[in-house]
Formats: sequence, structure tokens, C-alpha cells
Amino acid sequence: MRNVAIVGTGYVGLVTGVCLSEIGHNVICIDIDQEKVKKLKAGKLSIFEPNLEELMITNIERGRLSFTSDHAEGFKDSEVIYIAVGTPQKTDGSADLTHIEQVAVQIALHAKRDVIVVTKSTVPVGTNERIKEIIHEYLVSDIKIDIVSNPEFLREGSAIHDTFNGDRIVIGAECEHAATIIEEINKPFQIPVYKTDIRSAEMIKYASNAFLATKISFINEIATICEHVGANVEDVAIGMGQDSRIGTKFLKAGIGYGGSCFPKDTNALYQIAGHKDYSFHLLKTVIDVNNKQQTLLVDKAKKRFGFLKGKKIAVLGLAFKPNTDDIREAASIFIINRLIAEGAGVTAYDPIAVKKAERVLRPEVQFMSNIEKAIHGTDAVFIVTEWREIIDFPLKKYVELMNRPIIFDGRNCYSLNEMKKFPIEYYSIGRPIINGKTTNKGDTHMSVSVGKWTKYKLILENENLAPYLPETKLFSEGSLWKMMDLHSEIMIKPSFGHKGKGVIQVTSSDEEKFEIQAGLNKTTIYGKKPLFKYLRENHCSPKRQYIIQRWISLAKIDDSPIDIRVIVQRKRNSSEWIVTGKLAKIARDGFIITSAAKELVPVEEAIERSSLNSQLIQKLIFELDQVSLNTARQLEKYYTKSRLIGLDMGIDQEGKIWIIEANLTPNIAMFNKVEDKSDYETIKSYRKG
Ligand SMILES: NC(=O)c1ccc[n+]([C@@H]2O[C@H](COP(=O)([O-])OP(=O)(O)OC[C@H]3O[C@@H](n4cnc5c(N)ncnc54)[C@H](O)[C@@H]3O)[C@@H](O)[C@H]2O)c1
Ligand SMILES: O=c1ccn([C@@H]2O[C@H](COP(=O)(O)OP(=O)(O)O[C@H]3O[C@H](CO)[C@@H](O)[C@H](O)[C@H]3O)[C@@H](O)[C@H]2O)c(=O)[nH]1
Repeated sequence: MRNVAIVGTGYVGLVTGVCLSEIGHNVICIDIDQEKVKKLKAGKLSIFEPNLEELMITNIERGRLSFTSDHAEGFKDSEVIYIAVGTPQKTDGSADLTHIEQVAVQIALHAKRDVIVVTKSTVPVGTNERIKEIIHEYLVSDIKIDIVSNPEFLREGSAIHDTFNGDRIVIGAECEHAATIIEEINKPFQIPVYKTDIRSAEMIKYASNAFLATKISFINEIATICEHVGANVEDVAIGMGQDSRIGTKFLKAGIGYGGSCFPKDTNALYQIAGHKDYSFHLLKTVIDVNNKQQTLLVDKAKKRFGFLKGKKIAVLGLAFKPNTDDIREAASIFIINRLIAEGAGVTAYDPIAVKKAERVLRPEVQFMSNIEKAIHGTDAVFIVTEWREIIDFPLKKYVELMNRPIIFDGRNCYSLNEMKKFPIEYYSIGRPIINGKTTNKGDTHMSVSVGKWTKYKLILENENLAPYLPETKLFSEGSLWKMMDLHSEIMIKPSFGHKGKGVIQVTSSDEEKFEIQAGLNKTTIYGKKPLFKYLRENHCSPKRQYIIQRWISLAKIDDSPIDIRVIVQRKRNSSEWIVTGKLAKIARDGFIITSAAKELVPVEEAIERSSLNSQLIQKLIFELDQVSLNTARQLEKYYTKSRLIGLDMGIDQEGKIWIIEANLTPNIAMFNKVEDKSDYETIKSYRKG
């Protein structure tokens, strides 16, 4: 058992202090941050690190662990002093040694007995020698100082586990006696010790981090190539890793490495080489690849949408990796800054790191208290940190809550097979796109969903067309109740359904009584919660996307509602849209929708036979044509190859025109079922050329 002082109570200092006390040493931790020391004395952490707080409290209670902000008090009985202060990055990329040098001066002023000074901080080669020089320069007591380099290899989020289960402990010393004492101190960990000279030990730390960073940038480059050639980087990494010379670890493709170590240490090593007139080309490329990788999701989203201005985007995960609150050099910061610069609105969620993120991120970011709130009503979700909670989040909720379910996953959280079961556009790293389109060459051609919800939102973007759209929402429990409160009659339709399949009507006669009609079947349900449950179990599968539309009281003929199918077309290579056909459909007796039509009639005739004012026929027909043409022009911006669009239009009992639905592959057979086949012939001839 030794008396040990630890200077710095950050991730490394505190974990080292707690673990050394756990294996039996008397440890005093020193920090200049008095607030931190006060909290630690009270058994509270100022960082998030799994299992650390419990172990700390146990050892405080055992009387083996204490804290102070007074260096003199901390050093007075110490045989060994560990330096674990920060070595942040300077603007030129090199390591800032200010804190290290301050500690060296404090040791010189306050150490009262022979002491071994052990550097845990990551420091450039030669720093330990500099520490010794400074101590001797300021030393006030007649004591012997030995210097040991003992770099730290723990990872945040698993720091305690790593300390007890490390692969090796590196001890760099000039004096065998000092090296042996440090080896003995660590003996209870039962981890192999590797002894070397001080400079090599210092270099082992940088070389290790640089190598791991290289592995990550390498697999990320392979991921990009996989996207171009149609391979799957996860399978590639498994196949590579089975070669024991390569190994499976650190081959997870994603949006690059962040955190307080890899970015800083790779830059520092590049500078260390540069100071010796050596350009470390390989490492420079590793750094450049990582910088590009960190905002890859923004590039993918821009390619998908064309522009991001006005888009609502949720960022899930802010910490640089799961199980930590550390956001230093986290991809989330670079991503969010770029999204805001592109004009997107950003909501963000992280289980732990929000407090730290709020201090760093722009005030425009809206922080949400859970995933549901963060993704609600958004156009895209970016997954930035693979927290367990995010991986376990049910995919159906993206479908329910987002405007259009589009996910850009920077950590390959979801299995592609699972994702295929949902109507979600899914873009991950180095893997095939799901529910998007791929050209023959394997290049990604981002497609726009043809679902009813997407088309509704695209038409809504046009302010001249918006007044013609009945209020529509994505189906969820919340939106169902909101719509039922606003409209006593609503319609629910599958977003990807055809020919009226799965369309149901819900009518509320009072606040708690609901009538559901599907085809000719009618059911009554009492209570809002039972209504949602009934709909989910019988009509609205959680795996599909549904829309809720306010019911339009359509003009009727003999109590049967009518709607109008308008066909708009353009010739190949022409931008001129024309109306090539129009027909009114009269619903079968008792049916709520006209897909089961009992009669097809010319629009003029339908208006005349309905309760509408027949003097308005010409005006209504003109408006129907104009709205249909404008809708086609609006949709053409997104469905650039479309030449045939079918519109289901409605005229309500007040004579107001509504766009009920746009169809990109409309059935034209109905035009062949009427006596006058001229529209049918025109449609066919336009379709040819
Ligand atoms: N964070 C990691 O996972 C990790 C892992 C291995 C190595 N390292 C290296 O370890 C070092 C420390 O990293 P960290 O993440 O623990 O840093 P940190 O910034 O979390 O903590 C450093 C602490 O040192 C204190 N401090 C600064 N000057 C002091 C002084 N003169 N006296 C007393 N306390 C002082 C600060 O108040 C702070 O609490 C760095 O060199 C880092 O590169 C970090
Ligand atoms: O296959 C992988 C592995 C990691 N990462 C990313 O790399 C970063 C760093 O991850 P990790 O190494 O787990 O975390 P750190 O806590 O930064 O630990 C690294 O940095 C410490 C400080 O030097 C060292 O002590 C550790 O040994 C070293 O792993 C994170 O952004 C990860 O998302 C990947 O993208 N792919």
C-alpha cells in the first residue's frame, strides 16, 4: 500500500484515483477547480462515467480516498504523484502543456519527501524530461525526484472496466527502482506490464491512438467505396476482421472519430513529426478523411433533398460516443453548425449530454426531453450517437411521428432487413440504401417517396394550392385525437394504398362515441383510447404509414357522393401539361368512397344532376382544370420523370374544390368504360409520345 497523490480529477485522474484506492492504496486527488472538489467530497461526480460514482463513494467511506484543492496538503505525505491534467490542442494542432508545467512547479514548491512523479497525461515525446527540469529549477526541499511515463489507455464510457482489464500497462522510466515501484503499485490489477525508456513510452501512446484513428478512417474510406460499388461495409469488416493479423476491433464505419483524444492526439503527432522536419503524410490523410466524414450525413441529406433550407431535422445523440456526456470534438457539433448554416431547423436529443451541449451549440437548437418529441413533425432524422435507447427505439414510431420517415444513420444502428419492413427511407454508412432508388451503376439516385403523405406535403409547399388541400395529418394517437376534436368526421387512408383499399371513415356523434365505417361494415366504439386501440388492431398496422384527412362533404347525386378524376399529361421532353381527360364517379349506394363507382358520367352532367348550382358549371370546370395543372407542375419539381398524373378532385356541397389525392400511376381504364371514348384515345396517344 502506497500514499499516492493524483493531480487533476478529470476522466483520467478521477478514474485512476478511484481504482488505485479500490486496490488498496491511500489516494488523495487534487484539482484547482474548487467547485469540482466540493462536489467530489460530497460524493458527487461532475462527469458521467458508468459505475464510477458508486466505487468512489465506497472508497471515500473506507477512508482510502480524499479530495483537496490544496497542492501542499495533497503532496505532503505522497510517495508517488500522478499527473493527470489536460493537454488540450493549441490552434496549430500541437499539445498545450501549460497545465503540465504548472503542476511541475507546484510539485517543486510543495513536495516534502522523495517522490516518483508519474505522467498519465498524454504528452509529446520529451515532456517528461522537461517536467524533471522544471521541478529541479523550482525545487525548494532537498528531495529526490524520479520521473516515470505511464500513459493511460482507458476509454470514456468504459473507464473502470478498462482500468481493471487493460491489455497492458506501459511504464517508461530512466531508473529501474522507480519503474519497479510503479509496477508493484499496479500489481493487483494483474495486467501485463511493459517496461521501456521514457521517450518510447510517450511515443507508444501517440502511436497507439494514431493507429486506431487510422483503422477508423481506413474503414470509413472503404465504406464510401462500398456505397459506390454496391457492397456492404459491415460484411466487409467482418470478413477482414476474421484475419487475426487485422482483428475485428475498430473497424466500425460511421461518421468518424471524435472525443477528447483521437482528434487532438493525431494532430499533436502530426506536429511532433513536423517539428523534426518530417511530414507524416499518412496521418494527415487520416485526419482529412475524418474531417470530411464528420459531416457526411449533411452531404447525404443535401443530395437527397436538393436543399436543406426550411427542413426540420432531428439530431439523435450529441455525445461523441455512447455512455459519456463528453461532447468534445463530437460530430454532433459539426453537423448541427452546418445544418443551421444551410437554413435547417434543428431539434436535438441526448440521454445525458444535453447540459454540456447547450453550452456549446447555437441557441437556435431546440433540445427535447425524449426521442418522440425530437422527431415529431421532422423531415429527416440524423442518428449521430449509437446510444442503446436510440438503437432500441421502435422503428414504427418514425413512421408515425415524422413528416416523411427519412433516416440518415451515421452509426449503422439498424439492421437493413429490419428496416425493409417499414416505409422508411434509410441512408446509412457504407451500406445499400433502403426504400430509395439505385441506378444501374450503383450510384445513389435519391428518390422521393410516392406515398400519399409525401405528395400531400409537396403540394402543400405551393401556397396557391394549399387552400385546396383538406387538412391532413400522419396517423398517430395524438393526431387522431386532435383531428377528431377539430372535425367530427375524418378519413384514414394507408399512405401507400391503391384503389381505396384500407380507407375508413370515423365519425363522432358525441365526445366518446365513434362510428367506424370500412366498406359497408360499420362498428361503434366508445372512448378515445379504445378507438385508437381498435384502429391499430383492425385497420392501421404499426408497420405501415397512414394519413388522417378531414372528411369532405362531397356534392351528391341521389345521396351518393361524387368525385372527379382528372388526368393531366405532357409529351416526352415537354414541360407543357394539359388536361387530357375528366370523369365524375358516383359512389355505389351506401359506400363512402367512389372507388366502388356505380356510374361514370361526364363532369358537366354530374354537376347538373347534383345539388350544386348548375350556373356554376363552366366556372367549376375551369377551376378544376387550373388546379389540376398547377398540381402537376408542382409535383413535376420532385417527380421529374412523370408525364401522367391522375388527380382525385372533390367538389363539396358549397361548391368548393378540393384536391383529395394525386396519383402518379393512375388507372385510366375507366375512360374506356364510358360511351364517348375520345378522352381515352387522347390519354393513350399522349402516353405514347
Ligand atoms: N479522457 C480520456 O479518455 C483520456 C484517456 C487517456 C488519456 N487521456 C489524457 O489524459 C489527460 C487528462 O485528460 P482528461 O480527459 O482526464 O482531462 P480533463 O480535462 O477531463 O481533466 C483535467 C483536470 O485537471 C484539472 N487541472 C488542471 N490544472 C491543474 C492543476 N495545476 N492542478 C490540479 N488540477 C488541475 C482541471 O481542473 C480538470 O479537472 C490528457 O492528457 C488526455 O489526453 C485522456
Ligand atoms: O470502430 C470504431 C471505434 C470507434 N469509433 C469512434 O472513435 C471515437 C473514439 O472512440 P473510443 O476509442 O471508444 O473512445 P475514447 O474514450 O476517445 O478512447 C480513445 O482515446 C483514449 C484517450 O487517449 C484512449 O485512452 C483510448 O485507448 C482510445 O480508445 C468515437 O467517436 C467512436 O465513435 C469509430 O468510429 N469506429
